[in-house]
Amino acid sequence: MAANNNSDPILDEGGEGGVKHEAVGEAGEGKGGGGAAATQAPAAMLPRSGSRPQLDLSGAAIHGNLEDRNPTILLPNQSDDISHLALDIGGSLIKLVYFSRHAEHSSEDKRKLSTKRRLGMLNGGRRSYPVLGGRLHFVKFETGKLNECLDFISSKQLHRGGVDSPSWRSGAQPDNIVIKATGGGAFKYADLFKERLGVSLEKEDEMDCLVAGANFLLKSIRHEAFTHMDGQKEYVQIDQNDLFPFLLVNVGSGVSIIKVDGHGKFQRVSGTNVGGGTYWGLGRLMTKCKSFDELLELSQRGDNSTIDMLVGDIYGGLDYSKIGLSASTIASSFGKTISDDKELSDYRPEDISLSLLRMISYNIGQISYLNALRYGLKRIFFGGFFIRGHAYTMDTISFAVNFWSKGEAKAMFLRHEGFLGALGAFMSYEKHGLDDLRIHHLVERFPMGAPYVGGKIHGPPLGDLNEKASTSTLDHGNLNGFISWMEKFVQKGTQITAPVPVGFPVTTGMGGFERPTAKGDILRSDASAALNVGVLHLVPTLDVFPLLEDPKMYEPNTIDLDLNEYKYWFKILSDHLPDLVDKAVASEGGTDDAKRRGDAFAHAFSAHLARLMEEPAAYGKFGLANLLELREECLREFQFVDAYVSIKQRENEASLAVLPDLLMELDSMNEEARLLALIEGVLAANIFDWGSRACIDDFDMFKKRMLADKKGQPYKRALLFVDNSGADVVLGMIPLARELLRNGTEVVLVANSLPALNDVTANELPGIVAEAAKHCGILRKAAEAGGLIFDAMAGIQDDLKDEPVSVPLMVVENGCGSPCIDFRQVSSELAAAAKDADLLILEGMGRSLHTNLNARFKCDTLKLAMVKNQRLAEKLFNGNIYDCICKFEPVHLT
Ligand SMILES: Nc1ncnc2c1ncn2[C@@H]1O[C@H](COP(=O)(O)OP(=O)(O)OP(=O)(O)O)[C@@H](O)[C@H]1O
Ligand SMILES: CC(C)(CO)[C@@H](O)C(=O)NCCC(=O)O
Ligand SMILES: [Mn+2]
Repeated sequence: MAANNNSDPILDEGGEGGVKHEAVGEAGEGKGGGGAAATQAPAAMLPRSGSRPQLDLSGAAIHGNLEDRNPTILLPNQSDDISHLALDIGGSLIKLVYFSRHAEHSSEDKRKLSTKRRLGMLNGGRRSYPVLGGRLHFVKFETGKLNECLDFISSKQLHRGGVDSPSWRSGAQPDNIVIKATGGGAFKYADLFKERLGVSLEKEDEMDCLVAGANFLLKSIRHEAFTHMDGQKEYVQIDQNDLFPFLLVNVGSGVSIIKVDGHGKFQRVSGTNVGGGTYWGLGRLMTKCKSFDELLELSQRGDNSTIDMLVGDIYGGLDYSKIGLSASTIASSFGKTISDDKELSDYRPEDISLSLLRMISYNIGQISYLNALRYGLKRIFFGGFFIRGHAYTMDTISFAVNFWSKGEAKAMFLRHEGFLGALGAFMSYEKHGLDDLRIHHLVERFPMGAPYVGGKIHGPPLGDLNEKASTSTLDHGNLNGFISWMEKFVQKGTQITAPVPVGFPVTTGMGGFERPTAKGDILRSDASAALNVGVLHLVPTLDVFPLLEDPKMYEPNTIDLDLNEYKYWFKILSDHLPDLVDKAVASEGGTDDAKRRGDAFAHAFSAHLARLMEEPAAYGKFGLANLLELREECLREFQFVDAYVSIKQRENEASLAVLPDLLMELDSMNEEARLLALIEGVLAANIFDWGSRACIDDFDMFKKRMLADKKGQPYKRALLFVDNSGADVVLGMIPLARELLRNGTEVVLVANSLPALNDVTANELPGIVAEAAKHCGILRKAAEAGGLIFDAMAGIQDDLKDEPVSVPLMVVENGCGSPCIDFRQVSSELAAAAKDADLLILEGMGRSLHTNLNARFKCDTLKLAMVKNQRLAEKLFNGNIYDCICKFEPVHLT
């Protein structure tokens, strides 16, 4: 088991059995064994998600017994008065945006608190963050089924600030709860809300809200807007300084057309009553469809030429090229039905639906273009649920805008299309703080429906609501308890993996395009289409890594995940899934419940993979880093806290057992030989034959710089980004850290905030270092001076001042729960620790190859990895599996 412990279970798919760390392979029962496990933080202390809400720590004090290992920490400045729910009640649909946070935060993790203190991050009594971290959920209901919406709100207690709010806990009925609401229904249904939920709706202007919502999304979500032409979706990078003016077209039941000049600066310049309600209403009458989706699905199998009068019908099959109209251009929507001696029932519902859809989409595109022309605007953003992420609808609108503007104006769509108004209403709460959030504070995740409100749901059972309501996160399914939700989910798995229609039109080049090419596809169900909009995690503690040379140009992913790459990763991840499920289930004791959750996880993750295979851009611009993180998040969603926990422990123990021998060997070498041995050790140790296999070998350059250290200029502070547990960290990175410490460099070990495969976490690392320090004076001295050992063994250091203290050895978390790292979103403690750093060491494939191979930093950087993947080796360096990367990028040379 320990033999393979330098390998990463997924990033090195070619590495089975090949990568061996001899020393560990021979390790038996170890002298140091057991220590790491013993000092590890208990599972309950592990943060459950990267988006774990950040608490206001100012004035934090320990409550109760100081001897207690887990004392409660009082957070006097932590406010509870956060806004939780906002509504947009439109003519067709009710949109809810609600905020949730976890309930289990009475105490802040000790390592974090003491690290924050050391880094001077608990500045006095000042509030650290303007906004509380949490999650924004997006849900919708049909306005005609308002009761289901009211049930949903009351079951989740959203109107009382959620199940963790004080008013709920105490069972008290606060008499004047006010909820922000917009849309016509805020007026129409105010009494009903009062009656049913006892809340007052505070009305916010609909146009204000639409604009506020759109501006927020365009400002704060990286891949919110996209173009859609000829079936191709392309995300648009919006330049914040060049956003205004634009035209916002909200296609709801009716259509509002708004010229937006800035935040809160806009004018509704037009509208049209031919909108989503028209399509759905006329369509229902003419086709007897029972739902909007059914109608839309029909259109995908339609042929509108049986209904529409085309130019060719009028011109005897010819184009009217003089004015640029091809024979296939619609001359008159529904025009053919006048000449025919036919009844409605003689027409195919499919054809009717497509004719209607084309008529209305094209008309909206054209009117929008005319308004853009009126004000000289080049960009038109389309929102509203009529769009419904439907390829053909978007292509038709884009076609109209492009055709009439002769390519001058651009139609763009928004991923949160229908939620603009509800988001805007949410933003209108005074204390939401959303304005202060920046792109790097937001992480979008795509859950399949596990409970979000912090475990159990209180409140009455909801009967068959599950089948009826249409929510964007599916998460009402858990209302009857976790297990019933789970079973439903597993049943639903097949539905969710159903194919997405492509259905894009083919342009004829002259004012017309053909009907959808894809026939017979099923429209992605509303619930699964909802996978397009994730849950928005607000993480105010995230920061841009300050040592990034150019954050604007930074792209974490080394290789673009195009369809080919996807196919490759799809297979790797699918093949690995059974093994991962086994490990995950075992990590939770192999109980029936764990098995059920394992099943559900496999379903959910497969559904994600299938969805992305069909449409790689479904979740925004997605890279490998996102894909790997999605898997970890998915595990967490099904409450697998740490699938590799026991494997990691065993590997740590085995490695710690041989550490003393390794250190002794290292100490017997001269400095130059030792440095080489150390770097080799990091690069998966002894199987590695230096020289013959290195494809990037800057070792000599690094050595020169390091040995120059001796002559009076050692690195001041090095950040070591560690990767796997076991040999990798114990016999690779820790000895390297020790060498740096020996030279007088401060060392910051940077580890994952949350488990990801067998990666070591920031919670586990102090325990491991403490164990290692038992065998080494250098480590012991440094760790004791930094309080690391104290943290690991005893508990929080209470007498530390709030000023930053220079300490030789620290562990900080990176803010990630994935094998890769995106330096645009790291923990604030890493950002703080980076301030004085002049050396970065990135280790392992995830952090230095799959991501960041090409990243540039403001200080010297060493990237170390063994390429445990034949395909990647070929692709990146024309090399071979087990080639090694030792890439040194001194800052003065760049
Ligand atoms: N599941 C659905 N049920 C009904 N309509 C849907 C559904 N999904 C998409 N639609 C389309 O979305 C339209 C409603 O969009 P949206 O929710 O943005 O508008 P609204 O707020 O209800 O209307 P308005 O703003 O005009 O009052 C419907 O008229 C229909 O065309
Ligand atoms: C009336 C609203 C604003 C309600 O959302 C919307 O349905 C709409 O913009 N309708 C179009 C009305 C018009 O301008 O002709
Ligand atoms: Mn509306």
